[in-house]
Amino acid sequence: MGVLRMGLCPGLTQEMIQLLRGMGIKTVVDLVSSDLEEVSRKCCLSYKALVSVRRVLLVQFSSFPFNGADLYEELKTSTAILATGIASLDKLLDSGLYTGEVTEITGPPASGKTQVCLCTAANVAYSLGQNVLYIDSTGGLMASRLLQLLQARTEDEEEQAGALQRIHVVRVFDIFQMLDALQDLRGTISQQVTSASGPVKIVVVDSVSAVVSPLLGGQHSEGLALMMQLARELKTLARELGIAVLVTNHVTRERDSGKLRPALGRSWSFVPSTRVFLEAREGPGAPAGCRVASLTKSPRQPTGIQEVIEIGSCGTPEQNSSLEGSKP
Ligand SMILES: Nc1ncnc2c1ncn2[C@@H]1O[C@H](COP(=O)(O)OP(=O)(O)OP(=O)(O)O)[C@@H](O)[C@H]1O
Repeated sequence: MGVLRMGLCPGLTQEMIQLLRGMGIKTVVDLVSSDLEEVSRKCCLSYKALVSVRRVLLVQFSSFPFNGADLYEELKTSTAILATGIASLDKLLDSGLYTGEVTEITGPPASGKTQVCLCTAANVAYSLGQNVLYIDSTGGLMASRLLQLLQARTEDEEEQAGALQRIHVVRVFDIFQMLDALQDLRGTISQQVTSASGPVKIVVVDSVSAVVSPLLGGQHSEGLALMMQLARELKTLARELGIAVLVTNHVTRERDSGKLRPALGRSWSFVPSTRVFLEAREGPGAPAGCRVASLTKSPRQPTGIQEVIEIGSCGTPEQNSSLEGSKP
């Protein structure tokens, strides 16, 4: 995004572009971060003209696009979709997890939330070669299971080790440690300090409810404030730093109807843009590892659609079946 070209902004002439290129300034980012006095001197360009071009570019490329076309262009160029590696779940999610968004997996105990997180981490680290930050607050992350998931993808031990190294695990025991881990990541990325293996592309948080729910009792207002701080942190990582965020949440039973609904209430419900509800497949003869995934919130797909996912199969695509087009 942002290669300097004619028509990009008033005052940016072809001659100016050529001279800037000669100095290695090829993109908007190069120009706005360069020393304009030096550029003006070396390229024999008017300092005033350079400053005015930079001012216009800063407005155009700020985080507040000024019209729908810019917004769409920005989305197209900055969004990446990270496949979870579970074919039927990816189908439900319209190809996978979107960077810039928070996706939530919810469901009762043993519904497979952790398995989905592990499978996603394995797939992003191995198949997509991207870095993963995995924040575990439940103790559910088992290194042996991760290895098993990687072994299902490659027999090469070096590739397995490489993928394992791309999964950075942080174990946390309360919301403060979780916030610390997220703020550390934000600090690292905004200072443009990246590890040798590249930036983190996905943050997995298993689970948010494990650290938030205990706070939503007596000291209600403090708990709520901390939950919203966590929400802000996750959304900032997603939107401003272009990361895909995957969180898990447990369920509570509605008092009147007895129906299961995601925990953490209405305030939290605005945080994830996509929500998937997992539950065991009912009925005689239903395989033990089969789960029904239902889309309960989505900015792209109709809610209510369902897919069957096989959580015991290591998420290898061919082992997942589908409930195409089915509705609850
Ligand atoms: N190594 C494994 N291989 C295959 N399936 C497994 C394995 N480990 C767990 N499972 C399956 O996953 C189920 C538990 O899933 P998981 O731990 O992901 O649930 P969860 O929704 O995260 O539960 P909780 O809310 O209690 O943390 C088990 O009942 C089992 O069917």
